[in-house]
Amino acid sequence: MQEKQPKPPLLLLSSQLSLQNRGYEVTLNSAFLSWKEVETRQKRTAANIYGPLKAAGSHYVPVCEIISVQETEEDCPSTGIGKWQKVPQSLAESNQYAFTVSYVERTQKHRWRCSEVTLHCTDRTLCLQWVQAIREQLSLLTIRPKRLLVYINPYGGKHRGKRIYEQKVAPIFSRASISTDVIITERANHARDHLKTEADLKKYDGVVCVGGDGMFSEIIHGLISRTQCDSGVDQNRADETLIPCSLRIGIIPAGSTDCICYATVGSNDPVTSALHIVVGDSQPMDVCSIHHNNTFLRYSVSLLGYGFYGDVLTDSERKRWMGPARYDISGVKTFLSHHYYEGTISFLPADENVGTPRDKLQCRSGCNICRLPSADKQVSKDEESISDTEKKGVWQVIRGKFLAINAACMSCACPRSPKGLSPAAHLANGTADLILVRKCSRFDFLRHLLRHTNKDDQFDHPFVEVYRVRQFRFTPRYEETDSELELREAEGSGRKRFFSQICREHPACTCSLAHSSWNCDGEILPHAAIQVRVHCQLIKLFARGIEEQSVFEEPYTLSAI
Ligand SMILES: CCCCCCCCCCCCC/C=C/[C@@H](O)[C@H](COP(=O)(O)O)NC(=O)CCCCC
Ligand SMILES: Nc1ncnc2c1ncn2[C@@H]1O[C@H](COP(=O)(O)OP(=O)(O)O)[C@@H](O)[C@H]1O
Ligand SMILES: [Ca+2]
Repeated sequence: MQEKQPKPPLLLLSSQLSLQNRGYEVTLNSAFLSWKEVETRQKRTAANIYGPLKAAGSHYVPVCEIISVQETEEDCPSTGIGKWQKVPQSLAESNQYAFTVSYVERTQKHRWRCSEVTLHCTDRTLCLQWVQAIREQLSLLTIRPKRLLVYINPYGGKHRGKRIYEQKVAPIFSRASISTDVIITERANHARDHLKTEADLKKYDGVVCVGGDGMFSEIIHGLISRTQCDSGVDQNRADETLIPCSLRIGIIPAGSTDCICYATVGSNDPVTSALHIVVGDSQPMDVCSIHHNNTFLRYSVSLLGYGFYGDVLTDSERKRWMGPARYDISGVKTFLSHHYYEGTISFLPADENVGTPRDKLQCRSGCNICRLPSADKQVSKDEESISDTEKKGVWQVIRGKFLAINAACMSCACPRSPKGLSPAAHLANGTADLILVRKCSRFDFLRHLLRHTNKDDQFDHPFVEVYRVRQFRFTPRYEETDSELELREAEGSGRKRFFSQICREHPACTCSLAHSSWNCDGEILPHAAIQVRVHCQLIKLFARGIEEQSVFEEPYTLSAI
């Protein structure tokens, strides 16, 4: 059978225009805007005199990465007085009509910038023809948002949310003709409550939050609860199939960790995030629901951590005045206290077709694993495609003493840990990575923590286990029922003996047993015993996942087009 060839892009307009007093062949087709310098015969050097006329300095901008186009009012310096003034009408004949195209340019480290090119024409009709043709192409991009509801947390991170929005983001939205309603929050949970009960969501194409992971968490709680409420779904039932939210969420990073932004875009740069919103990117994301005895507690998308990360958070909340540095101080303090926690974890492992936590391949833009039918949309659908083993519900149970129990629904990459807590975790495969750090010496735990900051494998330690799961439960030992405790005493498994032996025999291990709480995306959970379930692709972000490095390192070439 013959393979279908993709249709070549449709040529829409082509003219010779000028850019910085040089002639350029400018072309617009349905996929790209391009401009190539036209080399004149006079410019030919002895080296290429017998060769074909070559176009030097070619530039290609995908139409989907054009931000806006505007007719440009040309100014030029007036002679003598050193001031700038409007070009007189008499000069209009000589290339003084111009239009400016703003577009996305990729720079280092996954950052995007807004770049501009101003092209000059000899007559106004041609200039307007160009502006209209480009605008028409932009109007076909219906995935782009036109109206956004923006919430700013003025106290997140270094208290710079309002300034970041006004100086870096609002001008980009206005250039892209996006209208906004902006709410500066006045208290914690203001945004959540407004979204849940008051906001007229039909008016908007998306919601934007300016702040950190805590602020994002408010937004998803508001949106998910509203969606379930509107559809009559009871969030308190842990086995409910949740309804996905239709509005996309944009994150302008202005918090302390900003891991959700970093792990979905590749940087914590407000301009980059604003541009991903403008071009209308869409990235589905898994969400964990957390219940206690059939009572809904919270949702989580990044880190759900008991023990070490729970204690870091509890301590850091008392140091909020320090800003993002609070996590470093509390991190060191918690590390030195070296507490361990006893309990039982049971989990439902995921099939290997959704990858494993030890994979070398990471979740990137257009990830094949997240596109698999098994990771498809909502829980109802993924139940259809979950394998027999998973359907049969072969739960595994692990009892023990742990320094940390972490569940990562995504990599949790952030500036502190550029590859994240679980580097191979996926944004939208319907699973979370459950990381168990058993009781070990301070020195070993430090080695494990430091590996989050370099290229070494943080799971390659005998006291660390990692599982890809769809659901899990945790019960701290002090909440276990008598029958559970009896079972535990009776067991005395080889593994258990092995690990308690490590601690008895390790002179450096001076752990002390303690109670902890869960760190849920930076918020403290009041319960230690919890049930967690991953809901595949419950929300969507204005993001595209982290782009492969080559996409922004290699410029577009003619053959690629
Ligand atoms: C002694 C060397 C220690 C090196 C440890 C490095 C490990 C860093 C892993 C970071 C994982 C971060 C997961 C993200 C969690 C956020 O959701 C949460 C809230 O963020 P925000 O609202 O923006 O403040 N942040 C944290 O819980 C901070 C954890 C920091 C631990 C040091
Ligand atoms: N106006 C406000 N006053 C006080 N707290 C707020 C306000 N708006 C939001 N919050 C809360 O601030 C906390 C931290 O917000 P976040 O933006 O994540 O900053 P950070 O990353 O520094 O923790 C969240 O729990 C959020 O609910
Ligand atoms: Ca996931």
